[in-house]
Amino acid sequence: MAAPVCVSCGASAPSSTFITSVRNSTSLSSHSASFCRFKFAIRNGAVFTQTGDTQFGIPALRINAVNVGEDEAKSSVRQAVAVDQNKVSTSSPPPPPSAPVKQETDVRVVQIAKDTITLRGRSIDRLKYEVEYGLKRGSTNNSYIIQGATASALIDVMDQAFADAFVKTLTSAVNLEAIKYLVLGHFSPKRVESLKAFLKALPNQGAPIEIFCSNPAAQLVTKFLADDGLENIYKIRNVRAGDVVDLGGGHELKFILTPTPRWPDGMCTYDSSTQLLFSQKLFSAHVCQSDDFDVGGWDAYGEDWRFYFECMLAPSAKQARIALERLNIVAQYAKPSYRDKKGVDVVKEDMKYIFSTVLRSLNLPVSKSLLSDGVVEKLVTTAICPIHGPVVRSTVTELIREYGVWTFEKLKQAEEATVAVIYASAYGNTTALAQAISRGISKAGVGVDTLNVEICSTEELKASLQRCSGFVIGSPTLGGHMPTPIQNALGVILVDEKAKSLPCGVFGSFGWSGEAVDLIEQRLKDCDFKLAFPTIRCKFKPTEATLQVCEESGTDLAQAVKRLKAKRGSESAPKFVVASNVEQAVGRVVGSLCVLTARSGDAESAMLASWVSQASFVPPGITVAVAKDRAVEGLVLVGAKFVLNVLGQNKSTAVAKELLKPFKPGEKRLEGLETREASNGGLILKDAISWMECTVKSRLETGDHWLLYATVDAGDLVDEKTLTAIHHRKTGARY
Ligand SMILES: Cc1cc2nc3c(=O)[nH]c(=O)nc-3n(C[C@H](O)[C@H](O)[C@H](O)COP(=O)(O)O)c2cc1C
Repeated sequence: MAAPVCVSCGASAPSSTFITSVRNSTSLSSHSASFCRFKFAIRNGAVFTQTGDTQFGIPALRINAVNVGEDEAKSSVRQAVAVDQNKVSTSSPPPPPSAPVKQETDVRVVQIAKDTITLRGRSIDRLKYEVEYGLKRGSTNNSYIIQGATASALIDVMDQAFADAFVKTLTSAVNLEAIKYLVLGHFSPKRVESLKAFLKALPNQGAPIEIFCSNPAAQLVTKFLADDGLENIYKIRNVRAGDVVDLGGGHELKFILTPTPRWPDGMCTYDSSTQLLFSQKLFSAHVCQSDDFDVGGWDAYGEDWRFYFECMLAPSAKQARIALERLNIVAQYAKPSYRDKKGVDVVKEDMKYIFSTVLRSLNLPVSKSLLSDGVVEKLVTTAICPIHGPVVRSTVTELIREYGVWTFEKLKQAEEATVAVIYASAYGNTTALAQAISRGISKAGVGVDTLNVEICSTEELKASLQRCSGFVIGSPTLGGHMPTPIQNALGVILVDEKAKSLPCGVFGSFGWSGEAVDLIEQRLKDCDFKLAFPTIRCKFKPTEATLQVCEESGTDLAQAVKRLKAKRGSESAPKFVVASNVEQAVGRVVGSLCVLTARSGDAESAMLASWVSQASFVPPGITVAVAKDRAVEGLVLVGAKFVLNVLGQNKSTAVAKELLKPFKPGEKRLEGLETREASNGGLILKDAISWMECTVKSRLETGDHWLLYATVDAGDLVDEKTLTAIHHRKTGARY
């Protein structure tokens, strides 16, 4: 069967990205991807428009139904779209976007504990191109079903990429009649399709299904289900802290609200019977391996958890920390920490803890007097069940501990200096840009304060501006304008005298005219604000190259912030600092001068490297140290390919000079050098005396650098007469 084609933008796509089933309609061919604003029902040849968007107060577009044949119907829709777009903006409408790439996906069912199964939507390929998918290890989207004695609960519905298979698999795996509760720990427009399909698949039982979710999720559900005639099928229950629901058979679900600026609706669920924590985005990872559990432990998944945390939670470290404190989880077999206790008291605490754990696992009541300090309030967890990635069973203790360390480190960074990332986004494109900028800031060792202006108050914004040492502001263009919350935020920024002295930046996604970004930039310039990087304008969804520009811009801004701080600090410090004995000694460690080149999609970067060493005979392997704030860092994650070019003594100075020039974010670094493409996609320099095609196998965090271990998959010695250029240094405090 031919792929359906969107009547609005003309793009074809796999059926999973189209809404395919709507009450009473014979066919629906509207595009649900974020770049297409119009959704249409074609019902028996008549056309009904569904959307235009009411978010930010923009009125919905309505076209009257026309009783004509399907072809004619489609053509009248296209005309209406063109007319409307010209009304919204005077400039020409956008060309049709290219069709999304087809992904291999499936949904499988796995028993994870007594009465509890997970449905795992799996995508072996990278599902999306947002920064958090950078490790390219695929992705999973997990839903869970708990089957109690009197009722079953479904925890979360899947992303639209899995919508069809999700409901089909659910229907064959469980008795839908028993599902009395739906828990939505997170909800977004990308889950509307699955939610509707699930509600429609429910058998008519007289009583509506109860949806437990936070207030922000409840508002979204209400908005997106408004016109679907489903109101008798569900009933929303706004969860308050400490609410519980009893499924019978000991399965009592406790809800813990864990909002962050990125996911204001975040909510975790705990089942006291199985001691499973359904942790939503916390403890998630974008990875899809054949195992459903964390087989292989930290070695197999540590990098994935860390990377997801860095991309998604580090920019909201304050809220992530609060979430952890609210959850107050401890692994079932983890020892409590005794802080001030010593000797026999420690043994006593151990005994109490073991006894309490045994009682809990037998589901027997536990007396408070038997428990060590604070343990009674803790959620004892046998496994963590996140929305993305493996069910965590063997690494619970380590993962909880590392989350504690990571959030602590980020908060410490933020005490030194913070950049406020202020944005709004209707369809997630500006959010993706904000996320990439945040990663760039964070990897340069500066804290991020994320402010989604749709949910933060003016007071919070003002307080953040007082605290921060720099800021960025991002907006989509909707109806030729910036949305009202951004207008208000800009108003606050423009009258803030302190903000004027801070390095700042502007970014945003647009469709065809992009007035919002231009306006913000102009207003800031008019008021003498100091833009630290060229304004980022992104048409619809960002590509890898755009995300790279964002990340590098974030790093540039963070470095500007650090320079300013250092300048202020050094005004009182002595002018000449002599290298210490240690620094001079370390400086005598030398390495070959090389150029590392890496590419991913349309993103490309390179760096001069001299902290290079052979690390293995079989397979041939090398190590390279890459500074954490280096531009190329995001392109040499585990699994990435790169080329290491060794420079000879004859040409090293000229090549090094070329690479040590200042570069704008995303600027091609090898433009001035002659190169050819390697078979792994990297670039081989004509002036290299030897080159190696490498694959990153692991990364070790070493102070302010990442130490890459990479195997050498191919290579050649081009010039055997010229000796390798060696980098001699005066001090081990810099290159
Ligand atoms: C109702 C509506 C109105 C829009 N108006 C404009 C516009 O006037 N000019 C423009 O360049 N893009 C316009 N767009 C396109 C959005 O700016 C584009 O989809 C952008 O990627 C949205 O960013 P976001 O995902 O961060 O919300 C409009 C989109 C919608 C849905």
